[in-house]
Formats: sequence, C-alpha cells, structure tokens
Amino acid sequence: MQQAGVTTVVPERRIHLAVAGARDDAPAIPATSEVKLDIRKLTIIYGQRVAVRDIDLRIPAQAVTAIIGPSGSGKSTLLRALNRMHDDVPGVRVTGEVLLDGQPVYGPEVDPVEVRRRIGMVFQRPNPFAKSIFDNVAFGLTVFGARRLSRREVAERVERALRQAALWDEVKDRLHQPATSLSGGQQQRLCVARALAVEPDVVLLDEPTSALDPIATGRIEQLMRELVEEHGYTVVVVTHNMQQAARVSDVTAFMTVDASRAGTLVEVGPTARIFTNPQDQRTEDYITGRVG
Ligand SMILES: Nc1ncnc2c1ncn2[C@@H]1O[C@H](COP(=O)(O)OP(=O)(O)OP(=O)(O)O)[C@@H](O)[C@H]1O
Repeated sequence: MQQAGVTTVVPERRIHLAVAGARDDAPAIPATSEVKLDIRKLTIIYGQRVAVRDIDLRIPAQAVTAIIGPSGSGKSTLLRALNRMHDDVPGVRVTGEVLLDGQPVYGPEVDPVEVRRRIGMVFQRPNPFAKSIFDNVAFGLTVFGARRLSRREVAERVERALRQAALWDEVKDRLHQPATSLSGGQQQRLCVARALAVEPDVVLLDEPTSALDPIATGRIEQLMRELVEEHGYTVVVVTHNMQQAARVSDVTAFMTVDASRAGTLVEVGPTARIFTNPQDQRTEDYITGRVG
C-alpha cells in the first residue's frame, strides 16, 4: 500500500490532495470488466421522503468500490438496499433494480435470506454476539445453511473464515472465549469472519473503521485489499474518510444531496481519476475540502 500524498493537477491548478496514498497504480476498470452488482434507477423512500434518487451504478467484480460523500447523501441507505436490509423496516420503499450477477435481487421469487448470504454486511460498530469467538463465526452456518454441516465441516469453515479475516493467528488458542474479550479491531475482523463464513460473493462494509484506532484501521484496510486480491471477493465500502477511499479502493463513487435533499450519484470512476481529475465541480469541491 502506498503511503505518500499525491500532488496533482486538477484542471489548471495544482492541488495537493490531503489524501495519503491515492491508488494511482490501480488499473482503470476495463470496459469488459465483470459487473457484480448492477444498480439501475434505484430510489429509496423513507415514509414520504426520498432519501436516494435514481442511482445508476455498476459495481465491478473482484474490486474494492468506495462510496464517499457528505453526511446525509444516502451512502448507507444505498448500501443497505444492495442486500435488502430495508425489507424489514416499516415505511421504507425501494424502487428500481439491483442485479447480482445479472439476477434481480428484488425479484418476487427471490429469498432475501439467500440474498444476504451472498451479500454479507459489516457495520460501523463491531457487533459480535454474546457468544464465543467460534460460535460467532459459526452462527451464519446454522441460519443460512442449506444442509446441516458436520462438526468437522463447521470447524473447517470457521478456521477458513478466520484466516481470510486475518484473525486466525490471534485467536486460534482461545476460540471458546467470549468474543467480547477481543479488542475493538479484533471484534471488527471477527464480524468480517462471521460474514465470510457463509461464503458470500460480496462484502458490504458501512464505515467499518469509524470506531477504531489508526492501527486497527490500517489492519481493516489491508484486509479489504486481501479479500479482493487473495480471495476474489467483491467489496463495497462506505466511508467518510477520503484518505481511506484513496488507499483501499479501485473505484470511487461520489454522492451528494440534490436541491430537494435527496441523495444522488454525481460521478463514479477509477479512484485515481476521481481524486486527481474529477469531472464534476461538486466532486472537486468535496475532495479538496471546500464543502463537506
Ligand atoms: N430509518 C430512517 N428513517 C427515516 N429517514 C432516514 C432513515 N435512515 C436514514 N434516513 C435519512 O436518509 C438520509 C440519508 O441517510 P444516510 O444515513 O443513508 O446518509 P449517509 O450519507 O450514509 O450519512 P452519514 O455519512 O452521516 O452516515 C438522511 O437524511 C437521513 O436522515
């Protein structure tokens, strides 16, 4: 991971982005790159209020996509719509389409539980259950499991998920201790492991480091890259932290609030381009700290 800041030219002006390590080594997303999630005309309404309007966004497979934007621009609302987290909230209406590998996530015959197995989620604050480390990771295997796994299969899945979440070495000798005995950063990696145990395709992370110190934050950032580069997951992360978006993501989507206070997507593109040569004035104003 690069750590240096980048000085760059944004139309006719030199701006030192207060962005450590923008991923200028990241390849541009080729036009043919596989689309994992295809979001079409997605609108999300809370009661009478449109929170997010007409979002068209394609999330590439096996890449980290960051969603950035000011508070209230609907980043979390959009993220939650991707795996139907709004289904159980009264008064929330979602229109438009989300396709996962070309298949509608909101189709009438689609089981939302299966959607959530394929699209896992990690929240802002680590939220382990009041159970052991092992049982936290094994939990989803009982909820989502199509068939009952043997004890050995469960143990193998738990170990694999903990390894992928870069936590195995720290917990392998204390798997039956309470999850609450872990540090905040370890708890957050445990939550990642819990999401991975059911073998999803996509991992959504909603401000996953906002409650963590810089070292634990760095570990989660590194983990996001490993999930993509070593294990082939598709990662979507909502973050307030532009340095984080620049460090970890391949693609950045910038959202803002329109005149009617609905969240809209302003632009999306390879992260290096968004941070060095944004096409829209609103993006430039945000990344250079003039608004936000
Ligand atoms: N459950 C809810 N009921 C009603 N309105 C909501 C609900 N959740 C969010 N909103 C509203 O929807 C809008 C978008 O909120 P959201 O949390 O998605 O934005 P955000 O960009 O993620 O903000 P932040 O960066 O502050 O987390 C806000 O105006 C918010 O008040």
